[in-house]
Amino acid sequence: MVGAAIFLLGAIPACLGAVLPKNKPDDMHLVGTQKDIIPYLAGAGPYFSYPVNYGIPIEAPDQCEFRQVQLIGRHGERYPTTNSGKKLLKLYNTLRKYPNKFNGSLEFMNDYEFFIRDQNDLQMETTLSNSVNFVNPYTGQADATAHARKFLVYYNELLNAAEQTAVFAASSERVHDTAQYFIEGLGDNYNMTLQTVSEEPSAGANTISAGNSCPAWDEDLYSNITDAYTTKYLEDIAYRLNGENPGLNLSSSDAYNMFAWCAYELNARGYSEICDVFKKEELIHYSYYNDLTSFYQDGPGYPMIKAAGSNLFNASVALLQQSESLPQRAYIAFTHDTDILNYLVTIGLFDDGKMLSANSTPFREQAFHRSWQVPQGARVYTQKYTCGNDSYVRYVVNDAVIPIETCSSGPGFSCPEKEFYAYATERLQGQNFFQACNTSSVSNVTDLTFFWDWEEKHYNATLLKQ
Ligand SMILES: Cc1ncc(C[n+]2csc(CCOP(=O)(O)O)c2C)c(N)n1
Repeated sequence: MVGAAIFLLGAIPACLGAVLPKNKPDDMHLVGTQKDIIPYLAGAGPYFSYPVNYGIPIEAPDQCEFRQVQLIGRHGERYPTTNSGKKLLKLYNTLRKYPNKFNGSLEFMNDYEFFIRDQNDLQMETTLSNSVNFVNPYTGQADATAHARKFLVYYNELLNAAEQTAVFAASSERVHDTAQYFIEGLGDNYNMTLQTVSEEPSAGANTISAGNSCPAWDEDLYSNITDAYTTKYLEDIAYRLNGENPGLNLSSSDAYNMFAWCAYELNARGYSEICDVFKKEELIHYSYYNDLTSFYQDGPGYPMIKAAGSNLFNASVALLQQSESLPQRAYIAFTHDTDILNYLVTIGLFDDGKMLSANSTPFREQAFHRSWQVPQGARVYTQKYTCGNDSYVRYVVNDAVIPIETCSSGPGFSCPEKEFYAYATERLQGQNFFQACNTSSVSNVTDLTFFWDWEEKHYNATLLKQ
C-alpha cells in the first residue's frame, strides 16, 4: 500500500543522494499547479512575489542612477526542520497504519511515497539532487540561482568585477547553501567571496541573526492572546476526514500538521496531494492564525522586536550614509525569516499601528501578512539612487516596491535621503538591541562590524544544522 516501513526518524535512510527520485508520469502534469495555495502556507511553501504590488517599476527612475543596493534575503525552499519533520513523520505513520482503503481527499494515500526519504534532508534546502522527482520547479537551489540572475538585471553595474565582493550568510547550513547557490547564479564574471557569519549567541551584535543573540526573547509571552484563535477549522478538517475514513481518528493537531506537510512537500516534490484536503476557508484560517502568532512573536505585537531588528537596521542606515566612501556598492546577506521580520518591524514598512486580534479574522484592515513578507527565498532590497544632485532611498520587498508610508515624495515614490535619515532616527529612537535582548548574558560583542571588517577578519563560522 504505502511506501517502506518507516516508524521512527532514525529508520529513514541517512544516505544522501542514494535515494533515487520516484517519477510517476503524473508528476509532469501536477507540478506547479497549486500556486494559488502557496500564500496561505505561513511562509513554509515556495517563494512568491508580494501580492499587493502598486506597479512602481523596480529599476531606478528616469534620470536616476543606483548608488547602492542592500539585499537581506531568506534562505530558499527547504525541507522541514528536525522538529517539524518528526511531527510530520508521526502523522504519516498514523495514516500509514490505517488498515482500510482511503476514501475522499485522502484517497491519494492508497498509493503514496512519503516526501521525506532521507533524514539528512531535514533542515536543508531542497536541491535538484534531493528533490522527490526530476521535475520539481521549487528547489531552494534553483530559486537562489534564478534570484541571482534577476539581481544582475537590475544591479550588475553595482558589482565591480575587478574587486572582490563579499556575500554574507548566517551560519545555518541552509542559509550558507543559499548564498553559495546565489553566487553560482551570478556566474563567472564576478569575484565574489562568501563570508559565513556566526549565528551562535556568542556572536552577540556581530550577527545577521539577532534573534539567536536574544536570550530575553520569549516565544510564549503573548500565547494567551494567540491561543484564543478559533480551532474550529481544524476540528472540521479532522471530522470530515474521519467521516470519509471510519476508524481513522485524526485529531485537530493532526489536521494542523497537514498544512506544513503540504508546504514542505511542495518544496520537495513540486506538488502535494495533501494540499487538496483543505477548503479555501480553512486555508484562510490557517494563514491568519500564523499571521497572528508571528505578529506577537516576531512582529509589531511584541515591543522588544523593534529593538531586535534595530541591530540590522542601524547597520543598514550606516551603509547608506557611507555609500560614497565604501569599497562595495552591493551588500548581500542571507539569514532566517524571523530576523527579516524583525528588521522590517524596525523599518516600519508594514507596521500600521493596529494590533491583530484573535477574536475575528480581519480582511480589510491587515497590513501584516507573514507569508507575504518572508516566504522561502524572501528578499528585502534597500535601494539608494541619485537623480541630479539629490539622493533617495526606498525598499523593494519580494519584487514589489513598497514605499515608506510617510516618506515617498521622491522619484519612484522614494524617500529623499535627508528625510530618510530623520525617519530612521525616529524609528530607532530608544531602541537598544544589546540591552533589550539581554545579550550581555551570552556575549560581550556589542557592535555589528562584519560589513566593514570582513576583509581583515575572514568570516568562516562553523555551519550549524539549525
Ligand atoms: C526573535 C526570535 N529569535 C529566535 C527565534 C527562533 N527561530 C528563529 S529562525 C528559526 C527557524 C526557522 O527559520 P528559517 O526557516 O527562516 O530558517 C527559529 C525557530 C524566533 N522565532 N524569533
